[in-house]
Amino acid sequence: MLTITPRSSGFDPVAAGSLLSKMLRRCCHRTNWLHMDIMKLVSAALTTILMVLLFHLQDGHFVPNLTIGPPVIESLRKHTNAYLDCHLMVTNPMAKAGASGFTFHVEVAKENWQQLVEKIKSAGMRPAVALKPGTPVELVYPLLCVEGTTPVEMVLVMTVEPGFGGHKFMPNMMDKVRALRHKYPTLDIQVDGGLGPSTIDTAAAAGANCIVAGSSVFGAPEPGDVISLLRTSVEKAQPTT
Ligand SMILES: O=C(CO)[C@@H](O)[C@H](O)COP(=O)(O)O
Ligand SMILES: [Fe+2]
Repeated sequence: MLTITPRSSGFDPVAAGSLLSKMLRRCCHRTNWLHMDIMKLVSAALTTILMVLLFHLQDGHFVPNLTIGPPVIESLRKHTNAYLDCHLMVTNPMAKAGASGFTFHVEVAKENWQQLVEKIKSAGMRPAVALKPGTPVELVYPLLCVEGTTPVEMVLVMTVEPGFGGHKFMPNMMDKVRALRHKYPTLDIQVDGGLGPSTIDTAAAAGANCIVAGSSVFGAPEPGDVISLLRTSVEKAQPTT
């Protein structure tokens, strides 16, 4: 499983959706998912100017950045049936605009995660839980096994501080990946931040099977080749059954 995270093309959601669809055509035969970093949630009905205003008015939330919101998802959905994997870096998540997967942060859903997971599932999305670099991995264990069931089937281990693309991969986060893989052999373990040709083998060997890559893919002359390289590394590291 490999996801790619495209860069925002500004605040015009229709233009951004259309740009993303071009990227899809270029790369999507090599990847399964598109990873959407949603850093501030705004209503699909809001205008571009209001989005900028809201960014200033609502400053100081989970991360200090704004990239893709529901309007972009909605626009992109018109161009593709691809799995749209949404990583929500927001404190107050709400309904979707065509998202397939919904990743929330354990740091903001400590008390109410069961309710949130139910809402995500009843909205027809697949829930996943993310943790920031400073968050102990044990915090997600209760979400992965409840009376023999698996409420959440994917954990996103952030390998950079969330908020921006282009940051350096944190290899010490692999302890979390290893611990998760050891305890939950079939869990989807996603890693996000600083993944590329020079870091993929470390992540794959630790047990990550879902790779989010932004700069390394979109900064490459041949994005498809980088995707293939990342995919091959993950496939090679899979245990043989
Ligand atoms: O969630 C985040 C950052 O908050 C990531 O999805 C990054 O946007 C990935 O970008 P690169 O580190 O691959 O450039
Ligand atoms: Fe992300």
